Amino acid sequence: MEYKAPIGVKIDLETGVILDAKKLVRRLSDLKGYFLDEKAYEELLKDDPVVYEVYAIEQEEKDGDLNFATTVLYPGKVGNEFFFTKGHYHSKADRAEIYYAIKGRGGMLLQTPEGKAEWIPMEPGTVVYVPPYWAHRTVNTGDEPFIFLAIYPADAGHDYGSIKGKGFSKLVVEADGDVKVIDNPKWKV
Ligand SMILES: O=P(O)(O)OC[C@H]1O[C@](O)(CO)[C@@H](O)[C@@H]1O
Ligand SMILES: [Fe+2]
Repeated sequence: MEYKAPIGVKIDLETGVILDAKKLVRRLSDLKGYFLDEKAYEELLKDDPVVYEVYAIEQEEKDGDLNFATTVLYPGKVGNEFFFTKGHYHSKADRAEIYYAIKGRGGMLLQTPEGKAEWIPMEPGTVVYVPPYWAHRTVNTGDEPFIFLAIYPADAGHDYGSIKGKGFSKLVVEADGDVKVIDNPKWKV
């Protein structure tokens, strides 16, 4: 039997960076069609800001193994909608996931394929369990980077397609200085 070597790495709790991890950068231009206010999107696209960065330690896609990644989700809004991660179901839809909030303020929007949505606010120390079959997207509702750790089965995979096409049934917006979770007028089952 060949055993894999254990890994110990440090998360910089101020910046979210994991040295030697695989870094992924998602800019606003990578999120075309995701935000409701298309005019505000086109306006902000002139600067094409970084929306989030991921630092991932990933294994081969094998049953029983685990990946983990930090995400640094920057503060910002498109119109009144807060910056978010793309969001996805897992390709192996029955795979669960754990998130742990490290810095900043935000939350997670979760949704079943039928469109039943849940909003879980997150602050440093919050752990979120994403059950099998639920799509999940994180949202930065604060004014500093929202940093969190995600731990997920190595064979879970990402199914972005259904979210890209239909979005979530709820939007997380700023209204009267507050964070509000409202119905997405464009949502269709
Ligand atoms: O994959 P998305 O929806 O862009 O969100 C990024 C975050 O979610 C993960 O895909 C894990 O679910 C991580 O790679 C990262 O923490
Ligand atoms: Fe996931």
